[in-house]
Amino acid sequence: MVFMALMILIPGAVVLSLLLRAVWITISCYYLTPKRIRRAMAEQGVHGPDPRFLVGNLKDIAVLVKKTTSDDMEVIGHDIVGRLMPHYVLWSKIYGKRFMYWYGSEPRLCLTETNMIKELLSSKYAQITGRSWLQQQGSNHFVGQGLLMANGHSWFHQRRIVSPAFMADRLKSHAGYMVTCTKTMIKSMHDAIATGDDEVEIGGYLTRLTGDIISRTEFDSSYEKGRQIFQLLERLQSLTALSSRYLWIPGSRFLPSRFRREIKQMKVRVERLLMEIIQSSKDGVEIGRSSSYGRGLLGMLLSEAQKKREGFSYSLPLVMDECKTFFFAGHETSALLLTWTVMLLATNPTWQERARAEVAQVCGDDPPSSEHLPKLTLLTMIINESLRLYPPATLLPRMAFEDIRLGDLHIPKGLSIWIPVLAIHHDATIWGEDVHEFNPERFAGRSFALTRHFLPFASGPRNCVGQAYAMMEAKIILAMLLSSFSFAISNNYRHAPINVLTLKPKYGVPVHLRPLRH
Ligand code: HEM
Repeated sequence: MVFMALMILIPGAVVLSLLLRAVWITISCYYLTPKRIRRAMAEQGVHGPDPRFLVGNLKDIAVLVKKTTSDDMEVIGHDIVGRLMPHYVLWSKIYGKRFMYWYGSEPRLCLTETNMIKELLSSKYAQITGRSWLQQQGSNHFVGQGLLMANGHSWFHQRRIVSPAFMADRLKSHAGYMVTCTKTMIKSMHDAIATGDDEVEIGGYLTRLTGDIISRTEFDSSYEKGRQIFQLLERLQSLTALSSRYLWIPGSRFLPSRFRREIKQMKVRVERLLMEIIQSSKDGVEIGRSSSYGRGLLGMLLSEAQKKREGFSYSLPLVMDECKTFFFAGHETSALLLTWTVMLLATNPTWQERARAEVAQVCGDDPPSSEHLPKLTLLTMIINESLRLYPPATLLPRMAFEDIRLGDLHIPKGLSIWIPVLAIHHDATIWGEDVHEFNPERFAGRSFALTRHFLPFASGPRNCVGQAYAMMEAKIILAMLLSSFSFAISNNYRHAPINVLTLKPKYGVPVHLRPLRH
């Protein structure tokens, strides 16, 4: 009898304690911790708009952004902060340079003071700040535990292992691939305009090109396989974004979602394609066709996966996540940089001519090589100015996993700090009265590494690992485009920048191409 009672009571007690624990965690995450953080920041004079229960200020942001982005801009001007970050403009006017807002129940501190930003991004805080739970959940099915979303100890090891793939000596060996892929794109542009219509949407061409380049240089993969992976990743990205819209609701991860099935199918398809690439690399070594897994990133990851290290090693699922991360991070941002730069040059013919003359003088009739690139100073200034006006990544997020001190502020554990890069790049007190003008001259004789107000690739140990790769690729592609065509913006261009994870031209960038030589 007693035994029977125990058999019923013990599981009941276990279920009850699990339930109580879940309730406690929910109350703590969604109410007590945010309340504690809000009080701690208010005591230091940092305030912000009142959050609503669970939704925080999400609705306020959505309403404001919807209003400012519903129409195209009337002229091709570059004063875009009010359009893309109206909530920032409003709240910084009311609450000052630092203010709090709430992404659901995640408290965020908006910080624009560049000395404090530099400290936050320095090695001092590299392992005790990172991606928040919300960010990780939002991209879990998409890039998983890859470098972009990793934190702490794991991030440190992943970064150390992949970094050599993006060092100068490796990059030099990629220049030839970049030139070959760009030649193919230029040929397809010639073919397109030979049909009689000289207008092309340049963004589409550049997205395919940067995809082609990353597939070949880092994954020894064919254009076709890379293309399929990008298409699936793009779909996965938008499905993940749709399904994570409700992550702020407690337990929403466990609720049925109409997207989950498709996400699962897409994930299986991407991983099958990645497995084929991985297997072909492994086969090369096993049948003796090749002595290593290759010089690109995939080769490094596969040889790392063979090593058994204390504390950290690359498992196959992590290699997959890393591949997805680099396929994604390595092409969309680069394509956007190029697309915005073409738009700027197509609307500034004088700078276009100056850049073309520099390319002709430095490279002559040869395709650009790694020796030419440091001499293309005007082109570098143009790229920097494009990254200032239209940084593909407009925000940098960092969550504090421990209490930290930042300048005069005490940042409590659990607070996310958001750096509004776009607003800093458009701040007249930093850049001068002509802040919204396209004026590459402002970068003349200035290494952008020296200015802490210029953050297109972030800074410090967690900056963009592909920065040198992206700059090299951008210079090669732009130099070849400039010497093959002159371009002018089409009347069909609608100036409508939008910010959906990255800063994009909503309707692409149609330009008229005039071939300069064949
Ligand atoms: C114009 C092109 C690019 C821009 C503007 C850009 C921008 C950025 C920024 C701002 C970050 C920091 C994000 C943060 O801390 O929140 C970042 C990180 C990263 N980028 Fe890029 N990126 C570009 C191209 C590339 C390329 C070509 C690759 C790879 C081939 C790449 C791979 C990565 C990775 C893996 C990270 C995460 C690094 C870490 O957390 O340690 N990016 N990028």
